[in-house]
Amino acid sequence: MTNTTTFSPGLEGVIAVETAISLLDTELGQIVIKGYDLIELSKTKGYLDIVHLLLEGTLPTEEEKSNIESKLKEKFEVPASIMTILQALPKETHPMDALRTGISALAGYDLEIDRHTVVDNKRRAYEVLGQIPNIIANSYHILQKEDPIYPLQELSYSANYLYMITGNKPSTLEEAIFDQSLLLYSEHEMPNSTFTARVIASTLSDLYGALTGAVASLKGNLHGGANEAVMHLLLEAGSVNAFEALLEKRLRDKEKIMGFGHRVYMKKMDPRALIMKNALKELCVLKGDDLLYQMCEAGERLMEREKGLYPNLDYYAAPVYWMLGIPIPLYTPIFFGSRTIGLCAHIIEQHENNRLFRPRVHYIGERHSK
Ligand SMILES: CC(=O)SCCNC(=O)CCNC(=O)[C@H](O)C(C)(C)COP(=O)(O)OP(=O)(O)OC[C@H]1O[C@@H](n2cnc3c(N)ncnc32)[C@H](O)[C@@H]1OP(=O)(O)O
Ligand SMILES: O=C([O-])CC(=O)C(=O)O
Repeated sequence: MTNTTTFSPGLEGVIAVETAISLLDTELGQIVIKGYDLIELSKTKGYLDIVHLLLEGTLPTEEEKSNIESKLKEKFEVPASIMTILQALPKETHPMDALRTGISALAGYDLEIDRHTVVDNKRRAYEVLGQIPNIIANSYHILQKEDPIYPLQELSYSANYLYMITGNKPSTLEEAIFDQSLLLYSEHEMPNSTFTARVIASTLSDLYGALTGAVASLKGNLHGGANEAVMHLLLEAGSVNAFEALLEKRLRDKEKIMGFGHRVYMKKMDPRALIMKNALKELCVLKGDDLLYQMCEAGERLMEREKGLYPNLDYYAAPVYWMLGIPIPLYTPIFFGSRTIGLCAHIIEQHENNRLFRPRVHYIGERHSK
C-alpha cells in the first residue's frame, strides 16, 4: 500500500488539531488566547488573569483573581516524599530532569487518576500550578545541597515564586517583570511540547504523564532549553565586541545561534521578545548597568544583517532572568512552569474531544518481499 498524503518534514504547516485555546496570527502580530491578544494583555494584566482565562474561559474579576490566588496558595505545599525522591537524585541532575521526576511522581498521590473529566483535570491543573514553583525552586536548592526555601503565604503567587528561587523578597518592579515573563511564556498554540502533551493525552493517559512528556520536549535547545544557552553565550562573550565576534564565528562555523529564529515567526521578531526587551531595559536602568542590553541589541542587529533572523522570547527572557538573580539552570524549568497552564488547557481540550493521534509514514527503506 502506498501512502499518498503530503509529507511535510517536521510537520511544518500541518494542522494537527482543532482548538479554541490559541492561535499565532503572524499577520497581525497577535498571540490570540481565548479571543484576546496576549501581547495586549501583557500590558495591563498578570499571569493569574491568564490562568483564569485559560482554565475558566474568561478574564477574571478582581474577586475571582484573588480567589484563584488563594486556591493556588492552598496548594503550595508538596508531599514530603516528593522532596525525598528529589533528594535521592545525583547532584549533577539538570533541574529540568528533576522537574520531570517531580511531576511524574505526583501521579501516585492522585487517587482518581483514571478520571479525565473537565472537572477532574481542572482540579489537577490548579494543584499542579500551586505546587510547581515549590518543585522547581526546591529541587534546585536540594541539588545544590542548600536548605529548601518554604513558600511565604503573605507574598503574591509570582513574588513567592521568585522568593523561593532567590531567597530574597523581590521589589515591586522585579515582581512585575517576573510575572510578565510568566504571562508571556504561558501559552503559545502548538509548539513541540504542547503537541507532545496532546499526543500522550490522546491515548487517554493522564495529565501528569502528558506533562512529564512535555517537560522532556521543552528541555531541548531547539525549544525551551534555548534560554539557558543564550545566557551562557552572553557570559562567554562578556562585552559587546566579543559578543559580535562570537556570533560571527559561530555563524562561520555553520552553528545555530540560540534565541534566534522560530518555526512560525522565522522572518519577524517574536512579539513577546519585544516586551522582554523593554523589561530588560527597565531592569538595566534599575541596576545602573546596561551591558547586557547593549550586547543583546548588538546581537540582534548582527543577526538581522547577517541572516535575516530575529530574536525569539528566549533571547530576551534569559538576560531578564539573569538581572532578576535567577540561577541559569532554572531558566528552562521556569519556562515550563509558566507553560504548565497552557499545557493543562490543551490536555483538558484533548480529553474533552479525543481522537487518538496515529499518523502514517513515508517509507524509504527496502522491501525484501512483495
Ligand atoms: C520560546 C521558544 O521555544 S522559541 C525557540 C527557541 N529555540 C532557539 O532559539 C534555537 C535556535 N533556533 C532554531 O534552531 C530554529 O530557528 C528553530 C528550531 C526555532 C526553528 O527551526 P525550523 O523551523 O526547523 O527551521 P530550520 O532550523 O530548518 O531553519 C531554517 C534556516 O534558517 C537557519 N536558522 C534558523 N534558526 C537559526 C539560528 N538560530 N541561527 C542560525 N541559523 C538559523 C537554518 O540554519 C536554516 O538555514 P538553511 O535553510 O540555510 O539550512
Ligand atoms: O511556538 C514554538 O514553537 C516555540 C515557542 O515559541 C514557545 O513554545 O513559546
